[in-house]
Amino acid sequence: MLFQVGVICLVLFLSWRYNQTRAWLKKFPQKKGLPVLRNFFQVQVKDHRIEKLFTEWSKELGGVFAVQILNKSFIVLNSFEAIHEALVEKGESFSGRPQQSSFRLRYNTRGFSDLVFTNPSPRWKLMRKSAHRHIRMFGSGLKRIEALNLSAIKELVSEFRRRGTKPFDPRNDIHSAIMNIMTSLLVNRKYKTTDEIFGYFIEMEKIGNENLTSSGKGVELDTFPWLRFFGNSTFKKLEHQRLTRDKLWKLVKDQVMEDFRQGDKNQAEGLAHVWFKLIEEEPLVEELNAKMSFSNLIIAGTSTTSNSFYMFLNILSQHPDLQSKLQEEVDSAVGPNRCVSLDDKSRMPLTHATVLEILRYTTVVPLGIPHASLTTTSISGLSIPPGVQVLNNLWALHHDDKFWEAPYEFKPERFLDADGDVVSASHPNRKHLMPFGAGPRVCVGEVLAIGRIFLLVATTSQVFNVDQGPVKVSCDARDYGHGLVLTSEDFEIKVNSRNDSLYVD
Ligand code: HEM
Repeated sequence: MLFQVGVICLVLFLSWRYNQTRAWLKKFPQKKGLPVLRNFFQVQVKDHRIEKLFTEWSKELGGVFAVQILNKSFIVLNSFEAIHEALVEKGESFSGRPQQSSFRLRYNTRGFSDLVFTNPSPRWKLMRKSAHRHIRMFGSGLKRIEALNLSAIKELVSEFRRRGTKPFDPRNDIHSAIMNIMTSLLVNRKYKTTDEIFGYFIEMEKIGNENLTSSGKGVELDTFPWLRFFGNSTFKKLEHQRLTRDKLWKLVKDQVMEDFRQGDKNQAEGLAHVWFKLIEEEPLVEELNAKMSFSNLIIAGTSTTSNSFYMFLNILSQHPDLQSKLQEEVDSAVGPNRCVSLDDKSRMPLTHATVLEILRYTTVVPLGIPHASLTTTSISGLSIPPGVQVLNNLWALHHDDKFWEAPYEFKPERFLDADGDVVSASHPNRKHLMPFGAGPRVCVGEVLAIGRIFLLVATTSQVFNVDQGPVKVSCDARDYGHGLVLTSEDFEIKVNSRNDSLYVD
């Protein structure tokens, strides 16, 4: 009898505690769900485009709402005001990453020892600062580095030329070119696609994408981590990723150590060189942190830009007017006798505006990377305790039809003023464009990505006419598919050379 009373008291106490700790949650607008399961079934969408569902919900619930799935809950921010408040005005309070709920993420990041999924800490600051400094030099300042970018683009041009006028799917060519820009950044080397080490880079990025996908695949392992002892297929993929990462890291380390032995002080460094020195100098940074962050950068730096440019080629092949205007601009600003340079950007406003529109229209990272509150804070006046997961719906921000006219039309002109110049950074359209997030966790590769996409768009316009091939797919952003980042279905293009003398060896 005493035992039964004890159990009842315990259940009552736990449900009281549960309600107490969740009292804050009740204040947030939310969709009514089922008891216990809450919104579980409502968020199961066929195309895994959960950001589109949240954008629809925001029309009814407003710019900020809560979602509950079983005993887990998170806040979704959809409006400019709310996203700006969280990322910029209260950036420090919201600069955490959620770490409780995902076994897969914990396992994959070796206990959050990486750069992207760790919480802010002195070590994170050191790693981020060194990466940022290295990437910024890589992205804008140094001519030598621009040459590396262009040398990868040269390879892409030569692959496109090799196809003659035959239709082909450009996905793998783009992917290899972008990966080689990343290998230049990371280890100061470009590789042949047949090199063993290059195969590991490609494999690392491919399985990283599969394992980190935000769709429902593999979610069972988060709920029941013990499944890993019973041949769970998601766990096997995580194991495969770990082995690939270890093999790649060993090869990279051998190369870096060899460079150090050669001892050429003038030798330009990759980020891996920078990090190996940091390990020596800073007790806070261990080799594991460098290894995990290295694989973060391979994934974050490759799939984002390569998918943006891939989707742009599909858009370009279906917008011949825009293509003619871009060609006119590059012909007059650069001409047929030299390669495009980053310095040309200020004289090519339409190309610059096209880059901004690619970032808005495609929004390749539609929900950003999840944040978490680190302190007791608030959003839109509603209180939030520490440890709450927050999703920034960048898709909703970039496709809000109350702000953007015809948001599903590709219109670079929205970033041009009456004189045809790119609108200033303080213009509302530029302020509402946040493809890289903002605040303390803003994307480390922003400058590099913008420069790289500019060079790719300008070079394509200078050298090729791009037409649709026989395999056609929609270029409507609502039809994209979801992995770790958004991408379109496979398609083919045909290219005709406008200039045979540039970008040749
Ligand atoms: C079109 C290209 C890209 C887009 C749209 C993009 C977008 C994003 C977004 C939305 C975030 C999350 C920001 C947040 O947490 O609020 C992010 C984080 C990050 N990105 Fe990018 N990114 C791109 C290219 C790159 C490149 C080229 C690199 C590296 C060379 C890179 C490295 C990173 C890293 C390391 C983080 C995590 C920063 C942190 O947690 O402190 N990204 N990116």
